[in-house]
Amino acid sequence: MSRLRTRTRPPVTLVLPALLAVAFLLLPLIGILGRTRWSELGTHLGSPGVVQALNLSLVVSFWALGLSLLLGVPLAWLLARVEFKGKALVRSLVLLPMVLPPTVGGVALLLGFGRRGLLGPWLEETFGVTLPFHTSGAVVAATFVAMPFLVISLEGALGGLRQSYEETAASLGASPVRVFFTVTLPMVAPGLIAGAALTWARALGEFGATITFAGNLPGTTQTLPLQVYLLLQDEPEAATSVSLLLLAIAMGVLIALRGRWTGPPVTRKPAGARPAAEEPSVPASAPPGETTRPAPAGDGHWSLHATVTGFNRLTLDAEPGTTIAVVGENGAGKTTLLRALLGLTPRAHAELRLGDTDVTALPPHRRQVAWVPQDGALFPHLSALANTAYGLRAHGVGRAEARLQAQGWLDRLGVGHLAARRPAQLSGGQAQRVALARALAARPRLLLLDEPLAALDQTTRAHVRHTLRTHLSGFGGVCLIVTHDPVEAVSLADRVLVLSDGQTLQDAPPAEVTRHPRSPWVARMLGRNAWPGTASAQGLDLAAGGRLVVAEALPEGAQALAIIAPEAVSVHRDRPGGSPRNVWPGTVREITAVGSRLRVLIAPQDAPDLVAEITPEAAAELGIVDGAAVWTSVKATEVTLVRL
Ligand SMILES: Nc1ncnc2c1ncn2[C@@H]1O[C@H](COP(=O)(O)OP(=O)(O)OP(=O)(O)O)[C@@H](O)[C@H]1O
Repeated sequence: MSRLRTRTRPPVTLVLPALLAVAFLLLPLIGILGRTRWSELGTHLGSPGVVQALNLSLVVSFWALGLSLLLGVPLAWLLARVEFKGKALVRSLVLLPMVLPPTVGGVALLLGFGRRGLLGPWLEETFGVTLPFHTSGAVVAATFVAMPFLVISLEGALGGLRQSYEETAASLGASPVRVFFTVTLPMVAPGLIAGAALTWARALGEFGATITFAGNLPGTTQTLPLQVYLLLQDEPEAATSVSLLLLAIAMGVLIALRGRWTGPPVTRKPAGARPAAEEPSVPASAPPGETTRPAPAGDGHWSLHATVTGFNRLTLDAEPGTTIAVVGENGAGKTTLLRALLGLTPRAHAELRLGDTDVTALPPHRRQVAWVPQDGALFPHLSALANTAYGLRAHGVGRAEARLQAQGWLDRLGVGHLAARRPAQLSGGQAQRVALARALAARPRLLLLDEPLAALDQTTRAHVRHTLRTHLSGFGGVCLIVTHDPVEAVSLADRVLVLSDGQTLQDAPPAEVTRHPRSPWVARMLGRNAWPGTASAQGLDLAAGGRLVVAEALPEGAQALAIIAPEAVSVHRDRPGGSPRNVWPGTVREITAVGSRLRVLIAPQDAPDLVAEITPEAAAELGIVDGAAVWTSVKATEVTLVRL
């Protein structure tokens, strides 16, 4: 990409000043290199004064780094993760030492922590500490100017980290502190390391605030930069040598970071989004029973009772072992419902009872509600085994035992041979299985799967669907699966919950929803033609225009949905004679293959668009191509009416 970008010739008006800028930055460095007396370098750097200052600089800079980590890491987390009033002000405060002249910083420190400053007398009385003219003062000055680098770098990294990792960890039972140390920190490690290196380098080079606040006492506060300043007056060559040392350290830090400071946060590709077809989802070597070995019965059975208010307004009851497919148009509130059950959103509130336990008041990590988000959110820094053991460890299971159980779950889901792999080395289907193993291993009482198969290709999807079905049948709690796939809804679920605008539109077994969908959207999702209309003496006056002759009689004026299966739509080259009463001429708009049959979208002249399903042979015979003129007919007896 970047090579391509540089191929076009950049304009001279931009290149020239840019080159000048580089020269401007480079020249002083060349000056140091050119003026260094290389033969005397060893003597200069080995002189007792310099060694003492170097030691002091190291002590001060590492203390400053430690303090910055201790205080700056929580501050960065707070700024990145918590909404609070005055956040912009706090952020400006963090940035201030970066733009403030260091001497002004020193004056401010004096007024804050100096002997006559706000806190100075108290520090002196309580701890007997006087910061100015003491090494601790140099540490405070260095921390003041250096900590912002850590906070900003880490806050940026935290901002780039998708929250689904942390939320999934909580759903597996990890407390916020555990999540921070086992998921958040390792995942932002590059940002943290970059920030720490810059912080250290800045502390090492600190001059202005230190000399103003802590003074210039050899061995106590006289760090290397202060020494350079002194040497410049008496021994300019020695000053050049020490400058070279500081320059080399600074360059070393920057080279080690190589753009991590300025580059975007390191985000790894979500495992679930990987193309799924790259590896067979069922390992050829796996024993035949491996993927179908059912899950153990678990430690119990938990029914679900939920009353949700807020964006979602519904009540949900389910017996242990029920799988419910949650469907609905985009924005219907499917994800919000799951997040409400997890206790993760203020947009909806769930009164939730699992078995006999009311978990409403519990935080997400204590609800025993496991969540598998759409991309699986496998922790990229942990192996498949460690990912699967995560929930068990969070629940206090010992390391060896957790790994043993985790391996058992991976085996059961047919991915045991991948235990040592990192998520980035798994295909989409494998990652989904590991994510499922991880959720089930945490022994949840409610399992929430958000489009678990969306990222997979058709073949892998069939395999994983099969695995899912097998393992859900052994699960003792209720499972909610958000899906946009009708096959998934019908084949996996005992019930289909249709949401519309946050409310239940229909909650019924799949067969019932297929036969009597209560909205055009559900019908279309299930592959049916669905036309809303008003009953009249002649049939159904369609909302989109036109009339449909039907066999069923409805009271005049009743609102109903006419459902027509695509197989019930006949396609002809010429106007058909005989019994069908619903006959329309139309144009073929689109042809798609569905398994061994073809779905043909036809736009009739005086009826809404219609989908017909025919065999490829029939299509060839009828000469059906895009744009072809055809006749369509539907028998009145093939129309099912659903009262709205
Ligand atoms: N954090 C938020 N703040 C404000 N509105 C939100 C937020 N998250 C979602 N919404 C809105 O709430 C409604 C429900 O969103 P939700 O994500 O639950 O829908 P969904 O059914 O899961 O949709 P999709 O199928 O697109 O994933 C939408 O109108 C959405 O715009």
